[in-house]
Amino acid sequence: MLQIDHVTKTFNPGTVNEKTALRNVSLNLKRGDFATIVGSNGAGKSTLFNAITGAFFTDSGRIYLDGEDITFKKEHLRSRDIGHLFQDPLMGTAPHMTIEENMSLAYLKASYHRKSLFSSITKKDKAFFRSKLSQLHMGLEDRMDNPVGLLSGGQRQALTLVMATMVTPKILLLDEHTAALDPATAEKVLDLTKRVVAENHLTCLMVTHNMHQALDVGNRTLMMYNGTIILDKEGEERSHMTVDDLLEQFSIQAGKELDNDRILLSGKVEG
Ligand SMILES: Nc1ncnc2c1ncn2[C@@H]1O[C@H](COP(=O)(O)OP(=O)(O)OP(=O)(O)O)[C@@H](O)[C@H]1O
Repeated sequence: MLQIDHVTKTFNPGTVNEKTALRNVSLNLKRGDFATIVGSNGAGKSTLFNAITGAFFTDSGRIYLDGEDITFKKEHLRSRDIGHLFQDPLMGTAPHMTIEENMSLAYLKASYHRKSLFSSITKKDKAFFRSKLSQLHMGLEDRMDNPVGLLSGGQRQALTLVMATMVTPKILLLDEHTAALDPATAEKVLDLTKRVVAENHLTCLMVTHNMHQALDVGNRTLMMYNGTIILDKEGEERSHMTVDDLLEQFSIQAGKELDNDRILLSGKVEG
């Protein structure tokens, strides 16, 4: 579903701030793969996502999504096929617009055949939004005329997840989307994520700082360091790995201990 071939990206080339954030990265995600990504600070995890979404064009290499070469496809055109959630619950929704208006915008953006006009949203569409919200069990289906700014962080991430997936994306990118939530809410949003991914057979990449999640969620674990993917495990091999194995693999491959503020702050092995 996603094929990344030898992609390299250097920021500020030829200056003192030159930084190669992706070095000859290759990755092949099969349809329905749900891969977690862990890595050190500045390893290139967010840059990899930005290369996929088209926030910039890469310096070399090719990117294919569902067989289409999107290497030089503009960001706004790619966004129809790509769901993207961030750590900050404030991103991805417009606070002064209502839940229904936010969902309408997301729906129109993702529906190729529709004109981008609010007036084209039908009663049937609104009933569809309501049914999607009711699946969250947060009571949001009864608050569709509330501004999104009134929602809690967890409700907002759940809404963003629904908006990103109500028209099935070709790939869902989750960039530490539960990291800013309190532990109980984070768990709820993660459970919801697993359910949405499974029910819609989504192909998904999820950055996490939680080493347990990196091994338990999805079917594949990737580890990044210094702009490269240094570990890629799935199947039997992955199912037998422990957090200690993962940390050991990092130090073997990277030649140093894993340094990630959020992993360290969370005590490395939070459950
Ligand atoms: N737009 C940019 N301009 C210049 N440098 C950038 C830009 N985006 C990222 N970088 C640099 O590229 C490197 C990789 O950054 P990236 O944000 O992808 O890392 P990350 O793995 O997501 O890290 P973290 O876990 O700390 O968020 C870093 O050194 C970062 O400072």
